[in-house]
Amino acid sequence: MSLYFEAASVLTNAENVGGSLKSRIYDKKDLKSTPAQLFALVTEASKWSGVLKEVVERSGILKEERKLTPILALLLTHDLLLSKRGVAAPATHALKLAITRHKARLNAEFTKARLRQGFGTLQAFREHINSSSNGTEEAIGGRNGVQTRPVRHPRWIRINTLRTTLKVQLDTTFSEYLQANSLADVVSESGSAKIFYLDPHIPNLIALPPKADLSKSAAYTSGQLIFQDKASCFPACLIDPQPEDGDVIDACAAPGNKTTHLAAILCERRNHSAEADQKQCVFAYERDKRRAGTLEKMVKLAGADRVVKINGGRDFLTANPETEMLRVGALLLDPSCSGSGIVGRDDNVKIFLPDPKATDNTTASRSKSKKRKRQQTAPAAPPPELVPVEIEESPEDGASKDAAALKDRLEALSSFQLRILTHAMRFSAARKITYSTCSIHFEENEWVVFRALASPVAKERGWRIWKRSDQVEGMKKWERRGVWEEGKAEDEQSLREEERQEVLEGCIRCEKGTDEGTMGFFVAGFVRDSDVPAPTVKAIESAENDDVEEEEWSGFSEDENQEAEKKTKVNHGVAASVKISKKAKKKRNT
Ligand SMILES: C[S@@+](CC[C@H](N)C(=O)[O-])C[C@H]1O[C@@H](n2cnc3c(N)ncnc32)[C@H](O)[C@@H]1O
Repeated sequence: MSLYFEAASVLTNAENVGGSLKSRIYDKKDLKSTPAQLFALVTEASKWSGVLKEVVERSGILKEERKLTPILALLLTHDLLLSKRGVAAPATHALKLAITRHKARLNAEFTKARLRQGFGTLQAFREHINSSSNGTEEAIGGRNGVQTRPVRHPRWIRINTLRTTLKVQLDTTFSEYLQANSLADVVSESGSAKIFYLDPHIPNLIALPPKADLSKSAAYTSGQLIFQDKASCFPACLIDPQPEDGDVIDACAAPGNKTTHLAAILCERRNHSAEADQKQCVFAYERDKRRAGTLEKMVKLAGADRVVKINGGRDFLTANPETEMLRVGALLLDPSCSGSGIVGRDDNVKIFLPDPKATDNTTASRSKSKKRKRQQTAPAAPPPELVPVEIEESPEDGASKDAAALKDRLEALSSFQLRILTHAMRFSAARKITYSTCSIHFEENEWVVFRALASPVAKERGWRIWKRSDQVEGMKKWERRGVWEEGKAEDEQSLREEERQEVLEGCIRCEKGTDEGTMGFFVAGFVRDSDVPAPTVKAIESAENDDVEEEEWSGFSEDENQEAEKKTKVNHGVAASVKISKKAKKKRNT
């Protein structure tokens, strides 16, 4: 049974390991399953996940089988219905029983899904899924009769202006390509079609058909082309470093897509300004040494090493904003997050998980056939949110444990993200900050933004949201903006509606599975006026002592407190850890 737990662990990337799916599997030393078997299950189940998500939800099994988490249900259903060898476990194993006793129901839902999509035979359905897979298609799973609608994901390519220009690429690599009028024209084409779409929001970004493969082209191998999702280009585009911004920090840099994008824009702006400071550079922090190695390679390949200085193995939170980096005017923050915008966390594998809540409507209906009829004719509900799950090694109460674990994880992540953001706000010369995640969760996105704006450092230093009307043209034009989720914010009453709207309008969101062809993503910018004097860290510390928001830090686990305490010791009294160090001091004094 370890096969399914191991597959679940790999798909959710619970250990937050970098690299491709294949390398994550083949490099794993402690696997009980064979890597080939594991890789096959993970890729096949991902391919079918748009369909299986719906099958599992409509069957209602997650509500009945408390041992099944959404991801386990998906993997087991895959093997039960689609694998020649069936579920790879002894007949009496609890999880095997939990899935096989619903075989008839799952089979019936699967057949209905196939017919709804217009495939008369399983063979035809298989061919369709195989031809539209390779992670290039996103199926919008539905419930209550909403048909699964595949949305194809383009292959986004950023032209790296550190090594080439858009014109040169259009005249060489893409000289035989036709320019499409819309993204839809590109995504409907086959991988071999020579067609591209020039993106209207991000300069030097083009979209190719989903299966286009330029990985062996000279332009790619020499760093002239960079494969980068459109959404991931938003932060560098929004921060738009100018010569007068001075140095720029990329606080959480590896593998380095945003770092090289920042460097490219910085050099372009610099080349257009006669008085530009030729020493202006990007400081890239990456606390993980192994990932810092990848960052270094990416930066070199992109030709960005002349402007990027890598602080490999260094934690951004240990950078002293008062004594270091005094010329830093802009900071790009892209901290670790839940990755829920890219479920499966792999460029080539995307998985759609059943929503445990979506079973409510269907389980009740199964006991009585009359009720079932009513259920099927009920109006369609909106497509459910994709729910990333934590994997339990021995799940007892799958769905509710998942929800509780997710809540805890989001709380811890958002506290960490807030820390990174408020630390960035302390840099004396900083005037611009972008904060981004590839998460779809309000807790990691808008809520971090609202809490940061309410923090003492933001108030003292005059940080405010980067309004939509003041953003660069491409970002201003982007229609999908921040959202408010009722009931999730702790202190919602204190926010005035207009203020809230202005902040939300400043926030930018991307959703996966839409015709816009992006992954799920969030970015917000912060600015402050240059005439607001930067108070010293000491002044801020004393303001915070007057206005201690214990709850701001209450999300930390004991481990994080210890980690923060350790940091304060090497941190020369950096204000980022003020509240933690107060607690730590209290601890030391007792
Ligand atoms: C979401 S990834 C960044 C992706 C990157 N910006 C890009 O576009 O390629 C977050 C990275 O931040 C690093 N990180 C997390 N916390 C950090 C910290 N306090 N200081 C420096 N790096 C950190 C993680 O190791 C991880 O590599």
